[in-house]
Amino acid sequence: MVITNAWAIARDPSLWDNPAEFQPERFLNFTIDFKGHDFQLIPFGAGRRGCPGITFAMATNDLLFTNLVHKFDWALPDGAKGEDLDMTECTGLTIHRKLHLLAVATPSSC
Ligand code: HEM
Repeated sequence: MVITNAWAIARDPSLWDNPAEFQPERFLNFTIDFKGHDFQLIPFGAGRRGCPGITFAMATNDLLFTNLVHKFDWALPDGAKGEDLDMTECTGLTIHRKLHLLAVATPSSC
């Protein structure tokens, strides 16, 4: 079995500026194809065994996340700041946070 190390690709400084920094704006006016044609960003894999659910996933992701951001104000519990988050990772088939992310959603007034 061959497993592509997408984690390492996503943190490769020869491909990304400041790869460890959360900069969602880096994806504005973005020309890289994330559907498996440009190997520097492959959230859905690539090639023959790439994710067949990509179209469905992108449509539902847009609906879900735009609604969550539009309808709620988000904060960390007890006034914590982003820099207080423990971002320790756990290994496994995929890499995920060791500690669950707790977020407080307050319905927004608009
Ligand atoms: C944000 C949502 C999703 C992400 C990030 C995602 C990501 C992936 C990735 C990385 C793979 C492995 C590709 C590879 O080995 O090259 C995969 C495979 C697969 N995905 Fe998704 N996926 C998502 C949603 C979905 C949805 C909504 C469906 C079905 C409705 C789906 C069905 C599948 C199936 C059946 C495979 C196995 C394909 C195969 O082995 O031939 N995925 N997905």
